[in-house]
Amino acid sequence: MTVRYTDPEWVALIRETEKAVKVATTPYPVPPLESGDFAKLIDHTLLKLDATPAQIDGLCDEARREGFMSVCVRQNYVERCVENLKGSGVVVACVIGFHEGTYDINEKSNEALAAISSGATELDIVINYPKLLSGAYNEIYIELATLRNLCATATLKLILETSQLPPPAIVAGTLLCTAAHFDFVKTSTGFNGRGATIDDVRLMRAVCELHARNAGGGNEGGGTYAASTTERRRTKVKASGGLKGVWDVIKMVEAGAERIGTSSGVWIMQEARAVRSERDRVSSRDGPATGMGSTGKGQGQGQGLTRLYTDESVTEGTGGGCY
Ligand SMILES: O=C[C@H](O)COP(=O)(O)O
Repeated sequence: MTVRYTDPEWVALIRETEKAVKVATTPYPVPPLESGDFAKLIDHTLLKLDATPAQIDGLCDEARREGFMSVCVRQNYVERCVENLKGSGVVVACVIGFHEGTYDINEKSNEALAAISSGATELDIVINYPKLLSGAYNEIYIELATLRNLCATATLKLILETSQLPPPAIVAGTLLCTAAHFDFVKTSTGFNGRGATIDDVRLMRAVCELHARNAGGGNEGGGTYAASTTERRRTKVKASGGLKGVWDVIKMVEAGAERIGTSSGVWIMQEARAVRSERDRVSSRDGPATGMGSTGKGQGQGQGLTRLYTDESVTEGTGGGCY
């Protein structure tokens, strides 16, 4: 693996990016609630170490029923999920280097290859954030580019663990992620500190967009991985950790997230259906509504919505509160 930039060159690039990056002030559109596109935002996640086979089977049933994008599990359950989800259109994501991120490149590579050979098509890889904080940018880039080349057809997401990083390190991690042609940069493991925040998501999205513009659509390198298609050009943002309700999802998507990692997917869809039917009820009584779901713009978000269920009314399942 060739050195793309030296650490001082990375530092200069990161500084340039920090100066040039402009966080969006208008919200990104949110798919209508209850639409297939809304459900497809969600990686339905169960990562607790003592998850049982029965819980994992329940997770798969829920994902199939709701039409989520994926189930996100640890390596030991990948094969079971792949088998469970055959023909469902729900893919299997596996976490790598979870959750500390400090495993070396060989361990991460072996884990990644094992997950892929078990049938995972998406890998959520934890960055070595202590190394990121120490400024070992070239070393991190080499790790990411190696993983990218090794897993050329997989959807790769890089977990930054943003709760542990000041904004300049979030810029640096996002830049390294986009430079290595990862598909997503992701906020959090859900196991360390706070989860996703609006400010972090906005910043990550802005860096991804800036990098895509500067890259001009070409393959910037990154070893032998041929990331030349338009879809590969812009790294997307996955928000995760602490997203427990439909309004959390809406806020994150408006801030720029295009995927949501959550262990509360079932509850979120229940809330989405309840919000939608309340809107339909009001709209048939008072005329067309202008909020989320009719315009897809997320207007009305955060306007004093009262939760539509108490916590006690959560449907029994593997989703709520498990990780
Ligand atoms: O990537 C997903 C996170 O582990 C989920 O976190 P959560 O349990 O707070 O939703």
